[in-house]
Amino acid sequence: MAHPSAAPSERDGPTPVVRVRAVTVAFGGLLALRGIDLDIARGERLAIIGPNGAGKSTLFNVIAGDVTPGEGSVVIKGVECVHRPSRYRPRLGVARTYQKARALAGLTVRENIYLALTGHRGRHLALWRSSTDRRTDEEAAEVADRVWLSGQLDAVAGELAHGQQRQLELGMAIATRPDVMLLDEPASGLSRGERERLVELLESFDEDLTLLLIEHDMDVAFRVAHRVVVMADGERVTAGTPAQVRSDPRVHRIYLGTEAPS
Ligand SMILES: Nc1ncnc2c1ncn2[C@@H]1O[C@H](COP(=O)(O)OP(=O)(O)OP(=O)(O)O)[C@@H](O)[C@H]1O
Repeated sequence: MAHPSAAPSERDGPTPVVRVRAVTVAFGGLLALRGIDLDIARGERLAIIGPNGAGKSTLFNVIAGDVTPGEGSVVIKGVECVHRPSRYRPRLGVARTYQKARALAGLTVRENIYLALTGHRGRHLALWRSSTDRRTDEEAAEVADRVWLSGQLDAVAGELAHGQQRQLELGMAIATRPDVMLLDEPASGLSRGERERLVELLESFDEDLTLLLIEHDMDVAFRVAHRVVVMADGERVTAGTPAQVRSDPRVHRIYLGTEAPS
């Protein structure tokens, strides 16, 4: 049965790919999340926004398995994951990116994608290096193509422009063939042009791929998302389409004195 505090759109419709119910997280005496509910539908692009300290990262980390809540439930594809660590998530087709680049700076784009591919299959990079695996080589090229890095396959990751490093990060997540991608502030630190490219890249991903992002850049969040969830003080304040959220007076009040959605 649906949780009574679930939003109307979350009581009906098909089974969500991610279902969060009544999640509470306390850090010492501080309640970072106060009984949060959230459903994410297959193929949905969902952005979580809110002022500093709202609990966005904590909720994201609960879904990613990096924070275990004191109470509540996180069901991914029908599997209760609340006490399963983050390393279990890839088995369920969940990949995440980090704000700080995780690619190995001294390796090439091709090698980093290989690492993601081989790591996903439980193989070792050294094994690949000692053998010619044409299939994996082709796959790495396909992944690079998916994130618009075909021309940079032999470039050293640490020497890529910031935006390209973010593309590589996305590629390394895509390499695991996820159904759900959790994006932790994908636009942070990017120039205006790079943010534009990022939005276009995210929009180019397969329709079936579910995206959850937390993002400070309103423009990016509102353009990528089908639905926006607004949080404040560990609670969900409202949710709706970007247009609904943009015109919601509660959202303006929350951001008053900080950053008004533009
Ligand atoms: N590991 C931690 N230990 C103690 N307090 C924490 C920890 N992580 C988060 N908090 C606190 O929990 C609250 C929610 O933090 P969280 O990072 O989830 O918010 P946020 O909405 O992501 O904020 P920001 O936009 O600034 O990243 C904040 O008051 C924060 O200081």
